[in-house]
Amino acid sequence: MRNLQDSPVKNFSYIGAKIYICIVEQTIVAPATPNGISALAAIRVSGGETVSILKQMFGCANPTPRQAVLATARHPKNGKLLDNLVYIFYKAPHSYTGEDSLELFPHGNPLIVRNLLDAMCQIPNVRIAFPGEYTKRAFFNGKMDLVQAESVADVIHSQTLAGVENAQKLLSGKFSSDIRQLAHQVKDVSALLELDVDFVEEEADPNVGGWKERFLEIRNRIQYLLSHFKNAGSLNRAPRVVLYGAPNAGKSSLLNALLKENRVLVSDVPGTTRDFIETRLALPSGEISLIDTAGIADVAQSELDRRSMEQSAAAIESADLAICLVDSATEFSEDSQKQIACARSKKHWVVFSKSDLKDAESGVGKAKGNVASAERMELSAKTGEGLDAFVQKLEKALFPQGESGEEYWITNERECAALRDADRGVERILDLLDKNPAPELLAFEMRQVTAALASIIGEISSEDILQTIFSGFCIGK
Ligand SMILES: Nc1nc2c(c(=O)[nH]1)N(C=O)[C@@H](CNc1ccc(C(=O)N[C@@H](CCC(=O)O)C(=O)O)cc1)CN2
Ligand SMILES: Nc1nc2c(ncn2[C@@H]2O[C@H](COP(=O)(O)OP(=O)(O)OP(=O)(O)O)[C@@H](O)[C@H]2O)c(=O)[nH]1
Ligand SMILES: [Mg+2]
Repeated sequence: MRNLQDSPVKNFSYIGAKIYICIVEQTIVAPATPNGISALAAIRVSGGETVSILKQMFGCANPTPRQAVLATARHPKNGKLLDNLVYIFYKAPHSYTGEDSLELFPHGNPLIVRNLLDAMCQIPNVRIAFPGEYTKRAFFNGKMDLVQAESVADVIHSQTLAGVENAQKLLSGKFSSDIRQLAHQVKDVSALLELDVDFVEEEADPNVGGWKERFLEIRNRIQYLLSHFKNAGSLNRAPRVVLYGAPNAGKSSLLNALLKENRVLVSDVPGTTRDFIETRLALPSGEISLIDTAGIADVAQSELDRRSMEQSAAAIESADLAICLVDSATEFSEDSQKQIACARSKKHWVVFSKSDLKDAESGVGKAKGNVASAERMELSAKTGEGLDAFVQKLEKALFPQGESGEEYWITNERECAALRDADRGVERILDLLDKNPAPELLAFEMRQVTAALASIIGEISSEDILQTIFSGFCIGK
């Protein structure tokens, strides 16, 4: 028999013929801030070697938990000075991961960050973390459930204010506690039923009527939650707005005016813009992706023209909102009329450009008749007239006021699919209850529903699923 210390691999111990695998979690280190120059950077450390790192690099053998300490970091092997920094030590289990943890706040030079990470990795059993590994450990150590862990990624990545606020609600456990309550309700009935299954010989008559009531209630709640599913993209992704229209309509000028910089080339030569150009515009509720396209003419003059126009059409297709710009000053062509005709849906707007040039007899006068007054917008990239109103309209259309108070959207496909499973199970139960069912059958279906609900919050989950979830995270999260 060999004991743990003698074993060549620290994580294995051999006892008799059997192999016992004792997984000693390694200590992980990672930057928690982006790789770039900043005032400060943050580095996270979590695992059993944390105190050893403090001892070897800061000479601190007995750290006080949760106290910001100013100290000098030195290389554990050669004692070389690495940085003068602030650290905070967290004692297990009172940390984000539930393990001994450490946060370092060095000067925000990527070279210093790299030196510190390299130095810590010199200590045995210390390595760089995988993406999402801190949150994965937090999940395994019971600090949060799977819904909360998944929402952490959305809190960080969401590009809209509504998306951030929703993810924060999910992180706070609102959805999780709704799911727990549902699971509880199903288990309550299951418990009664299991009694009936056990004592079926005694012919105890299950109170089927009362159960139906309960399951109708459960179904209502699940369907309400399902009706609050929103594709994560639509809530968390910056909306795509495409500017299109005839050559020379003033698309590029409008884009520059909105961005308040000369971002793209403008000229009086029709066909100035060739490739479509994607920019970011910050609105109060989040950023939008604003796309300038090549003008679309009746007929392509060249192969290049044709390709540019194809690209423009593809951009319009992918837009959350496509804005057709019509030049107020020019004759209103048949082509523009066609474009206006197809720009009637909610996702398409018609905007008259160059309002500083308009006169009653010009294009805009004639065009107006074709566009319902509520949708009519005029602006001038040159004078700025109408721009504020246009931006406000964009904000209102692209960021509708989010749910207030307790309401939240489910945005995760996995969670939604599991909830649909639960819903189908409840439907089957309701169906069975109408048909004087065998208790075993009912009990089986109830276990299915319970399992589907449990999988949402990760009480049941496979390593594969967890791997997929956490590998999508940032490093250091
Ligand atoms: N410095 C720092 N700021 C941060 C984080 C962090 O890890 N470190 N967070 C990382 O996401 C977010 C805050 N979330 C956190 C969640 C739990 C714990 C934590 O230490 N929990 C302990 C103690 C709880 C308590 O004192 O009430 C625990 O759960 O036992 C820390 C931060 C955002 N800001
Ligand atoms: N007076 C006036 N001229 C404008 C306005 N907006 C654009 N122009 C002029 O219209 C011409 C075409 O502008 P662009 O912004 O390049 O038009 P575009 O739609 O991007 O054109 P293409 O890229 O060729 O399809 C330029 O000479 C601009 O200076 C405006 O609001 N008022
Ligand atoms: Mg252009």
